Amino acid sequence: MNGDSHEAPKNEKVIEIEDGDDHEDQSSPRGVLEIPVSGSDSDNQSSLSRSLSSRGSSFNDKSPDGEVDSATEEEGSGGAEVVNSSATAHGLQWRNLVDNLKWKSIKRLSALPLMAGYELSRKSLMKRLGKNQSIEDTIEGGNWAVPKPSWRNFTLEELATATDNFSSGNLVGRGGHADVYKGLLPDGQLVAVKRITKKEKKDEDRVGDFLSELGIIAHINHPNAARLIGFSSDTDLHLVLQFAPHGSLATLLHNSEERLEWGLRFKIAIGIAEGLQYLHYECHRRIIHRDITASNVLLMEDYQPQISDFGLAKWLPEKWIHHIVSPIEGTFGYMAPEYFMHGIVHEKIDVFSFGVLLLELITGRRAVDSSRQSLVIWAKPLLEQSKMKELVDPRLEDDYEITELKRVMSAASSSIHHLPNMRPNMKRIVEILKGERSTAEVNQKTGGGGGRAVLLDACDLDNYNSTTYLKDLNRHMELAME
Ligand SMILES: Nc1ncnc2c1ncn2[C@@H]1O[C@H](COP(=O)(O)OP(=O)(O)OP(=O)(O)O)[C@@H](O)[C@H]1O
Repeated sequence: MNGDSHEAPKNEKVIEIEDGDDHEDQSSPRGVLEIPVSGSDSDNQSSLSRSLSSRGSSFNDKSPDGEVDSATEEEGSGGAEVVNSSATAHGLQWRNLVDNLKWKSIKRLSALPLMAGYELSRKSLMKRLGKNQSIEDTIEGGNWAVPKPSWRNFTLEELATATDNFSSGNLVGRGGHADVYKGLLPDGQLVAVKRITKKEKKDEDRVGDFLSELGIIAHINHPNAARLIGFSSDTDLHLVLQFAPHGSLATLLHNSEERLEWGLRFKIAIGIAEGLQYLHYECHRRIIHRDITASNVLLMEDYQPQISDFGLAKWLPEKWIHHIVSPIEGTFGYMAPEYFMHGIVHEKIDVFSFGVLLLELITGRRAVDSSRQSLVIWAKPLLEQSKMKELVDPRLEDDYEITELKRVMSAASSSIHHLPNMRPNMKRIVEILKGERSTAEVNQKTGGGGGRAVLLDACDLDNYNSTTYLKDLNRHMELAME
């Protein structure tokens, strides 16, 4: 998150949820779940009570935030019977870390389902291991196995040596919650050392947030998502990540003299789409990033993009259609309407933010410019009228591939639809971007976007049109900017 992040009060509302299709295009059984939202911080409150009562059994927690709906408890091969054995073999690192962080101060337990979600039957684990990995890269325990963690616990001294005592010359980035330093490990590996600051937060909240980010990032394994090398909880909290030599997309696109060529923009669009598809569909438990922005896209060697900053990310158990959070945190200009108005967290809020990111790649404009103009509000009518020349970044002149540009415009246009159910899911977006399916085909097949359907309620849906949405967006912008 950046300086333009925004917090809004929670909407007190009963949300009805309809279960649409999940992994495939066919409809799934429908169900209605009512989630009364109280004025309290549901996100933190319930996890607080869980954390205080479940120290010994935390590895069994199924929900990232300790919010377990009993209806969501049945999980396939990663079931409860394997959890204890897994915790013994694989949980030691976590235990040490958690002990280090002083248990009683931990409010949110988002990191802990990692182990519960990670152990797999040997067969499914082998399927998941990469080409260059074998069973030697796993820890086994009879009918279960877990991949050996590739990350390690650093001492503060090691990190100080790597970063030349956290010298200002090695400071490569500063976010709202962290300072990031470039570091060099003794084996010659370049790393980014992210020192969590969050000065405004209490220690226990900072630790909880750190565990949450660590738990998620340690779980993911994809070329288009940040890779964890290690962590340190000595005195300060640090994440050690793969270093991104080209910095963030925001810097390259908005703060650089250099023109970002169309070919690279297209490559970045596909990479991030594949990274999100992985988070939403290929992780053992789906992850909603909640803060997809140009600042949170890092560029590795060959400009391979990586989704970074999992500080706001949420795990959603398979059977939860969505989750409601408060406070609503995110980056202004990228937030989907159902998120900024109701605090609803589900895959389609990442799809919306990704649509804004695509608009940035097309136009070279920021999500919110210096005159507080929202890119979505500016671009929507131009997209609807296919005004390509007016949309495209003037710095590109005519140097772009027209077929690719059309695909990116089409994906952007459907991703920023004001109704979540009309946005394609990330699998479909990857197909649209690669030219394997047109938006029309996606709409025809799924009657909209595909994926789980979320209805605010029938009345909202009937009355909610693009104009109302743009008005809401404007009002939201004004409030946030004030
Ligand atoms: N792995 C990395 N390699 C190189 N630079 C990085 C890396 N990670 C972060 N940075 C730089 O540091 C900046 C801040 O990092 P990051 O966004 O993770 O911090 P944050 O405080 O969590 O951000 P936010 O304000 O979004 O919460 C990034 O925008 C980027 O410029």
